[in-house]
Amino acid sequence: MTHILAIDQGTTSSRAIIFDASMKIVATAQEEFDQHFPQSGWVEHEAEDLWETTLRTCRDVLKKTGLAAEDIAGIGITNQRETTLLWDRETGEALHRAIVWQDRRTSSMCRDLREAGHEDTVASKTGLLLDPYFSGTKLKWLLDNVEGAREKAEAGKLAFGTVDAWIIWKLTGGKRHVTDATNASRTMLYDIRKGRWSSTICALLDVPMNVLPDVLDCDAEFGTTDAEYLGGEIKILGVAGDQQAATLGQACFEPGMLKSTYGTGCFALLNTGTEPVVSKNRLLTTIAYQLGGERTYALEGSIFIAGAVVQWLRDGLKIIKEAKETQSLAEAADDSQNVILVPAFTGLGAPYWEADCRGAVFGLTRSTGPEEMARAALQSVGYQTRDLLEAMHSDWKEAAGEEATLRVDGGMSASDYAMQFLADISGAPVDRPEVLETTAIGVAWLAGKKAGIYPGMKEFAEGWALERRFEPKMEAERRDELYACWKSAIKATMAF
Ligand SMILES: Nc1ncnc2c1ncn2[C@@H]1O[C@H](COP(=O)(O)OP(=O)(O)O)[C@@H](O)[C@H]1O
Ligand SMILES: O=P(O)(O)OC[C@H](O)CO
Repeated sequence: MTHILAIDQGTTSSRAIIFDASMKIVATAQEEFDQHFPQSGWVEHEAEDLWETTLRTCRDVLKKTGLAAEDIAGIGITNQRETTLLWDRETGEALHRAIVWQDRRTSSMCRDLREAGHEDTVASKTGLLLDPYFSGTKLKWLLDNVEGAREKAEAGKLAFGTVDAWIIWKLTGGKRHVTDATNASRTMLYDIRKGRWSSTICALLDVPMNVLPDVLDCDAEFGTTDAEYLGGEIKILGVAGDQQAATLGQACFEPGMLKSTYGTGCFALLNTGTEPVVSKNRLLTTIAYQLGGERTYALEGSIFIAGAVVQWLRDGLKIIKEAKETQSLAEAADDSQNVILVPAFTGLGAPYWEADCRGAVFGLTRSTGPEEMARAALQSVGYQTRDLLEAMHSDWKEAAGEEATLRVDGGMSASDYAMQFLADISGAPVDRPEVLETTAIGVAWLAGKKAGIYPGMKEFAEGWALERRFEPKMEAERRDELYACWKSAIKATMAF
């Protein structure tokens, strides 16, 4: 039992990664699956696709390495968060496709709840805002709209879960209906201070509490895989939502430590210690991790479009063939033009939370071309992050003090141009680690520690290694000038 299998069930693909006894990656398998958009603003995944791609990638990676179930000391699971599933406890079948975190179908439900004055209760108990992003209103939608669902739920026949719970249910052959505290904290049904499901919020949303899974620590016994799946039984010993897993993988264990992950979207989490900090700037309060029954909290800023803006250059505007071409284009952009792109393609997330606004480009001239658009796209991610950092630093200064260095990861953190601009526009160093697979390593560490083959927190944190530090080079005056332009671009976009 020398290896750990990490499952990363993400928004666009499922991955399985095997780590050896020294926490090095041995092999990876990955499979994409279909995205379904049945109506404008709706996003769904087939529940069986999530399960089958997960299972196949686990089998593939074991095959690639020649390892058997008995070589695996434990499984760690990390997942796209908030995505909502409801299934029949008897048949194990989902009643509907999974409703994905990006899905906005419950916007009017959220607006009605806000107008009825419920936002403060939701925020004080769950740390979240009344937004369709979270699972609570998605679950209510399923119970209200799938024929027979409510009756079955009242009769105790249904199980709700985020993707982690669904995968665990499947892997254990329907024996365990469990989740971890980080995933629970994204449902908008969980009292993050008391550490239990909130009967008040469940009553508000008409959710029968018998559909909810048991909530465990991130490093706990989540069950054992049914032997038929992976050629033997393997214990599931670590679970965390993907952004929390990246916080662990980046070893942000001290209050004040901050990581920002640049994938499709961008999610920044600031460790605020064992007491929750309430944001005055529309950031979320969430559980960073729960170990040995002790909760550590984070402030989170969520941006919906980060790397996706580069995909838009490739697939929408067709001005690049590969993401990395943005580097040379941005470097060749004309300095005398200040083109600003606000990528509010699916609305604006933190700290604005404007679900209905859409993107805009400012400062176009006749000589604006692919170079300036590529630069504007990369810079938009820096500007949006500065918005989050401003909000975080103001909340954190009030709560505890010192500003933190930013640790970055995710596919887009490979962009030197984007990371340098981020340091320039935020006026603070940006640290990129050697290992960018922080999400998988976060849960691999949880499982390996629980299995007794990986070190404790201190030693793990000491192993974090810097690949490159981006120091701010921009003059303060220029930084302020550019950021002021961004703020007016945001204002104009929201007014449109
Ligand atoms: N060199 C690069 N420059 C700019 N963006 C990049 C680069 N490499 C990858 N990306 C962007 O990073 C994203 C992929 O990151 P990843 O962490 O795999 O995302 P996710 O887990 O959300 O699918 C894509 O949106 C892609 O456009
Ligand atoms: O699957 P990702 O990497 O796009 O992450 C999605 C987030 O967990 C949504 O909150």
